Formats: sequence, structure tokens, C-alpha cells
Amino acid sequence: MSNVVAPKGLEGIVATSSSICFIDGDAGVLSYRGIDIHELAERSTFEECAYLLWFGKLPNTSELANFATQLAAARKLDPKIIDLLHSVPTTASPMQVLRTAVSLLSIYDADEADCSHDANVRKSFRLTAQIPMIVALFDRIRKGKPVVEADHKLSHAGNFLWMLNGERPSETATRAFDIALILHADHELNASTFAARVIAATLADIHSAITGAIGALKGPLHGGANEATMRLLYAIDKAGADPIEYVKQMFAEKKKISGFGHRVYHTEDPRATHLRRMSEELGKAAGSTKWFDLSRKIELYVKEQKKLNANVDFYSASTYTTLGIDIDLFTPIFAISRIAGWAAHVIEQHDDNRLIRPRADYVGPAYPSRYIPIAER
Ligand SMILES: CC(=O)SCCNC(=O)CCNC(=O)[C@H](O)C(C)(C)COP(=O)(O)OP(=O)(O)OC[C@H]1O[C@@H](n2cnc3c(N)ncnc32)[C@H](O)[C@@H]1OP(=O)(O)O
Ligand SMILES: O=C([O-])CC(=O)C(=O)O
Repeated sequence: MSNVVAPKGLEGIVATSSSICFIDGDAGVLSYRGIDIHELAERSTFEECAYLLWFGKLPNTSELANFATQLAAARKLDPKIIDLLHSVPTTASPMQVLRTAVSLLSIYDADEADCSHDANVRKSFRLTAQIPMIVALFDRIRKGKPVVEADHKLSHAGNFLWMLNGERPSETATRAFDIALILHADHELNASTFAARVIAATLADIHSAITGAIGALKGPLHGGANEATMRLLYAIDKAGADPIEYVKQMFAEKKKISGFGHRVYHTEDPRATHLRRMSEELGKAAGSTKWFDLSRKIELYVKEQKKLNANVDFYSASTYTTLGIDIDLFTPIFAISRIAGWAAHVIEQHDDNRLIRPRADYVGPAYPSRYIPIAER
């Protein structure tokens, strides 16, 4: 066994080979299967990106139409899942509920224990269709609103907004949401995807892997940072504080500013470019750029003082708020998109599997240490 200890947090360690996502953190490049994220954000749809991530190539017209039809047809939930959404406290966080519901989904999935390629693809369709339904239905149930049936004629993005709000979404809102889904769909071996691959590598099923991934995404150092960012913006606004002074004080207290910094990017996160623009444009269209303006002041100051760049979570906060989405749905929305990437990684792991089991550098009491009988301690 090698005595080389990996850097803390496995920084810079290449832990597997993968053909799904390419990132150049110094150049600010992100691509799905080699296709640049900027092109995808401008020209693609979430459905097309999910196809690209799962099948490794862009679909032609009929392949894309079939894919979208299959995804829409998978908008079905066993009544026991709806019962669960009614039975949990309305104060439960949507991330808690989503994690629990996805775990429960496995019990009602006909392919549950089948980890073959084809079964994994079938389950990926179902999970990708079901996750947004769970998020939208729980939000309505907790607010005492009637649940909204899925509309199979709507796109993935449009159907989520429809089921959440019970109103036909505008084209602008649907496209903005679709772009957000495209931008969040995959990011190589981020913490939640790595967690999913570790679970899948035991030959556990995809529902187990995705349940674990949702748990990993929830933390404020990862997907939870979009909610933490918005809480910061609200706190500054509520206090009527000068944002620069507020952030300066946070730096003095050695606090981290949510939505800044990244393990891989040492320059602009290419997704932040789009989210910054969307935050501003949606604000203008809604008649107020208040959240964009506040975010921008903070961004410029943090960049100047600490050379830290805004990450994908920073401007998604003001973008979602401007779209009228509640703060505790931000991280579930991240999951609504990242399921596409998680599924691609679980499929890739199962297709060519080996157990993931690294070693630890033992730094505890010397071996052998004497076992002291309890009466002598
Ligand atoms: C989808 C995503 O997961 S994107 C990331 C979402 N997370 C956040 O936005 C939370 C805030 N950011 C962070 O905590 C970090 O930048 C992470 C978790 C994203 C990356 O972490 P790491 O690569 O381990 O960097 P680490 O936390 O060691 O930071 C390195 C240095 O930069 C500082 N730093 C990093 N991010 C921030 C921040 N957001 N605010 C203030 N200082 C920061 C650290 O304090 C540290 O300084 P030091 O060397 O003086 O101690
Ligand atoms: O890659 C990471 O470390 C975090 C992540 O998921 C992302 O930026 O989308």
C-alpha cells in the first residue's frame, strides 16, 4: 500500500475515469460530453441535455421527441408517495421530504434491484420525472393548496412551474427555468455525484445512490449554498445595511460568504455568467432589479477583496426569487436538474464497476495499546 496521503478533502485527486463531463477550472470551461455549456445554455433544452448525458451524443429530432414523450409519460407517482407528502409535518424542509420520498419510491419501482444498464435507464426516466412532481406537490400540500395534475403536453421545465403554481407559466419563465436546469445538470465528481457513485459501486440500486446524493447536496457547502445566499441577501435587506459593510464584518468574523468560491474553478464559473444575466433580465422584466443590484455589489466587493468568484449558487438565488420561487425550494430545484447527471454517473459506474474503497491514514492512539479492563479504568 502506498504511504502517500491524499490532500485534505481529496483536492486535486483524480478518482475515476468518466466520459460525461469535462471541466477546465483554470479556463472556466464546462462541457457535457464535450459540448460547451454556453452553447447548451443558449441553444439546448433540459430534455436534450439529459439525453446527451445519458446516451453520450446529441439526439436527432425523432430521438429527442421520443425522449421527451417518454419523460413526460413517466410523470406518475404511486398513491403511497402522495400519502407520504400529506403525512409529514408541513414544517418539514422540502429537502428532507424529497430525500425521504425518493427513498420510498424504490419500494414501488418494479425494477428496484435490477442494476442492468437498461433497468438503470428506465429508472432514470422515472426518477427525473418524479423528483419535480414531489417538490411541487409537497409545496402545494404544505400551503393547503389543491394539488395540480401533471400536464404531459408541457416541457419538463414548464410542467414543474405549472404543478408548482397552478398557472400556465409564461414563455419567459419557462425558458429561464429551463436554462437553470441545463446549467445545473452535471458537474463531474462534485460531492453529491461522488456520493452517488460510491453507493452505486457497492452494486446498490440507483434509488439508494440518489437518496444519498440528495443528502449530500443538502449541505451549505454544496447545493444548500443557493438557499444560504438568499438568506444573506434577505438579512442585509431587512437590516437596511450597507452590503459592503455587512460583508466586511463577515470577513472580520471569518465567516464564509455563500455563493462564492469553488473547489475546481479559479476563474469565472461559466454558469454564473448566464445566471447573472438572467437575474438582471428577469428583474428588469419584473420591474425591480433590487436583488440583482444587491448581489452585484456583493460580487464586486468579494472579488476585489478576496479574489473569490461567484459560483453557480450565487445568482441562482436572485434568479429564483425573481421567478417567485420560495427560498427552501432552491436546493430541491438543484436536485430536479442534477438528477440528470447523477443518473448518468450511476449508469456509468454500474456499466464498468469496481468497489470504491480508499484507505485512511491512521493517526489515532499507538498500536498496540493495552486493553484496560473496565474495573481498572
Ligand atoms: C454547487 C456547489 O457546490 S458550488 C459551492 C457552493 N458552496 C458555497 O458557495 C459555500 C461557500 N464556499 C465555500 O465554502 C468554499 O469555497 C467551497 C466549499 C465551495 C470550496 O471549498 P474548498 O476548496 O475546500 O476551499 P476552502 O474552504 O478551503 O477555502 C480556501 C480559502 O478560501 C476562503 N474561502 C473560500 N470560499 C470562501 C467564501 N465563500 N467566503 C469567504 N472565504 C472563502 C477560505 O476561508 C480559505 O481561506 P484560508 O486559506 O485563508 O483559510
Ligand atoms: O463541482 C462542485 O464541486 C460543486 C458542484 O456540484 C457544482 O459546482 O455544480
